[in-house]
Amino acid sequence: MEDMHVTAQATDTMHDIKIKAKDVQVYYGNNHAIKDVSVDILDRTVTAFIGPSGCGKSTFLRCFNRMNDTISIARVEGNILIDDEDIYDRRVDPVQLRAKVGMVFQKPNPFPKSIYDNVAYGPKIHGLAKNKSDLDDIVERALRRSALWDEAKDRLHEPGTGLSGGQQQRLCIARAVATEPEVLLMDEPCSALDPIATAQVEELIDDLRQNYSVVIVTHSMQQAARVSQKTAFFHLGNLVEYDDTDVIFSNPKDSRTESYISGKIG
Ligand SMILES: Nc1ncnc2c1ncn2[C@@H]1O[C@H](COP(=O)(O)OP(=O)(O)OP(=O)(O)O)[C@@H](O)[C@H]1O
Repeated sequence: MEDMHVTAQATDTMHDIKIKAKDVQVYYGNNHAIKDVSVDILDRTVTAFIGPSGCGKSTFLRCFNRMNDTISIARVEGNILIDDEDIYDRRVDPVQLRAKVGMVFQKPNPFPKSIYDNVAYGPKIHGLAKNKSDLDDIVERALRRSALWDEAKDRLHEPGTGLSGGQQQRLCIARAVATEPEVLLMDEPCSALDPIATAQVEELIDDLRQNYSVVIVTHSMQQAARVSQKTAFFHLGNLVEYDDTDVIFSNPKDSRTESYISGKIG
C-alpha cells in the first residue's frame, strides 16, 4: 500500500482535459520530491492540491508553467501536456507559456508600479493591445474580473503597494488574468489574507472557473472543500488519491487520505 501510486484519470465527462501529466518525477539534486505522478486536470474546474507540508504540492504545481526551470538544482522528467502540447518541448518558450498559464503566489507581490501598470505590464510585453484605449479596456476587464474595479477605478495611477493585502492579492489575480491565460495556478493564495479578504478571493476563484482551469495549493481543507470540485492528496511526493472533492472529504479510499483529512497526519 505504502508504495502504491495512483494514475489519476478524469472521470468527469462534462469537462475536457486541460493538463495531462504522465509519469512526472521531480528531483532537487538527490531529493526525489515528486514520484511518478500522473494526473488529468480538467478544464473549467477548480482542482485543489492538499497534503502535509513538504509533500510536493508546490513543486508539482510549478511543473505546469515550468517555474521549476528557474531553480538550478531542479530536474523534471516525464510528460506534461497542455491542450495536447508537450510544454517541455524545446520549441516552447517558457515566457509565452507563463502568459497562458498564469500564477498567483502566497504573498501578494505587486510590482512597484501603479495599479494600472501592474495590470497593463503583461498585455504590453505580449503585444495584446493595439493602442492605449485597447489597453485601457484590457486593464478594466481584468480588474472587473478580479472584483477590484470598484475599489480601484478612482486610483488607477496610485501605487499597487498602497492597496490592502486582500486588494493586492486581487490585483495580482488581475495581473495574471490580463494576459488571457487558460490555466491559473494559485499557490496558497489566501495564506496572507484575513477571513474577509479570503472569502472575497474564494468567491473570485469560483467565478474564474467559468473561464479557466484553476489549480490551487492549499493547507486549508475547509478551503479545498469550499472552492474545488476535484482534490488531489499528496504524501511524501506521491499522489495518493485524486477524486471529486466531496468523495475525498466524505469517503476517501486510501487510509493515508483518511488520516490526513481527520487530522491524524499533518
Ligand atoms: N527550491 C527548492 N530547492 C530545493 N529543494 C526544494 C525546493 N523547493 C522544494 N524543495 C523540496 O522539495 C520537497 C517538496 O517541497 P514543496 O515545497 O513542493 O512541498 P509542499 O507540499 O508545497 O510544502 P508546503 O506545504 O510546506 O509549502 C521538500 O523536500 C522540499 O524541501
